[in-house]
Amino acid sequence: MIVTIDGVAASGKSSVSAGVAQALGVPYVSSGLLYRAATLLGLEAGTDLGDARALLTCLEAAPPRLEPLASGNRVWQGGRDLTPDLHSSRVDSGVSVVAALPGVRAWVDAQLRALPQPFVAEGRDMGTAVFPQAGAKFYLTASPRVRAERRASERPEEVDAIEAALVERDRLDTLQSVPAEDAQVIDTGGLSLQGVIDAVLAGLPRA
Ligand SMILES: Nc1ncnc2c1ncn2[C@@H]1O[C@H](COP(=O)(O)OP(=O)(O)OP(=O)(O)O)[C@@H](O)[C@H]1O
Ligand SMILES: Nc1ccn([C@H]2C[C@H](O)[C@@H](COP(=O)(O)O)O2)c(=O)n1
Repeated sequence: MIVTIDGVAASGKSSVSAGVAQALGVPYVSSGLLYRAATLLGLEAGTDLGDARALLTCLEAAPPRLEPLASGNRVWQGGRDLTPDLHSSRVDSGVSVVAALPGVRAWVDAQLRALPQPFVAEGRDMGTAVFPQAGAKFYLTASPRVRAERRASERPEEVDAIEAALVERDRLDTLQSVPAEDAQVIDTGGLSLQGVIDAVLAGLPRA
């Protein structure tokens, strides 16, 4: 079975997916990392991030590969581990432009659909565009302030600046961040990480 966990930026998608996947004994798939890898490779090549053809040429010349381990996802390009470079502020700033390109979205979707099932898939459109047949779908939300405070505990930037960047990324990602009609929406604001994981596990269909 595929379980999808979508939601807004920094709503807890990857942490919650990791916990749910661990409880189910399956890997989780972090789709945003492939958009981040496309952005990083475009930046390193000096490509205009709005130029889909140039980005796809980069991606096809040396394709990044997602490794969906239960313990955490990694992205490889040949023998190079791109993962440590995927959450920098410059990748954060450029990734929404790259993720808005239909050609790049089709490339990412093809990588995801080729992965062996079962798994927990997290992102923005896992339950709508990529895996509409998923057995259970969830959508995580929280206010920008709550999300910024959580992020501030792991980054050196000020909470106000993080909040402003999150609000901007929410705006840019609006089109692909619509909850599936059959998704269970969870406001994580008043819940601990374990509380959200438990809510997802409680919302799964009985075997
Ligand atoms: N319910 C929660 N309570 C407290 N902290 C949480 C909760 N959920 C997630 N966090 C923390 O919030 C931060 C962001 O979580 P995470 O990286 O999982 O979000 P994300 O939605 O995958 O982010 P992004 O959209 O940037 O990929 C992490 O530090 C995580 O530990
Ligand atoms: N399925 C997805 C996953 C991610 N994106 C975009 C939205 C974000 O700006 C960017 C990085 O995602 P994150 O790591 O913050 O979850 O990628 C998307 O459009 N569709």
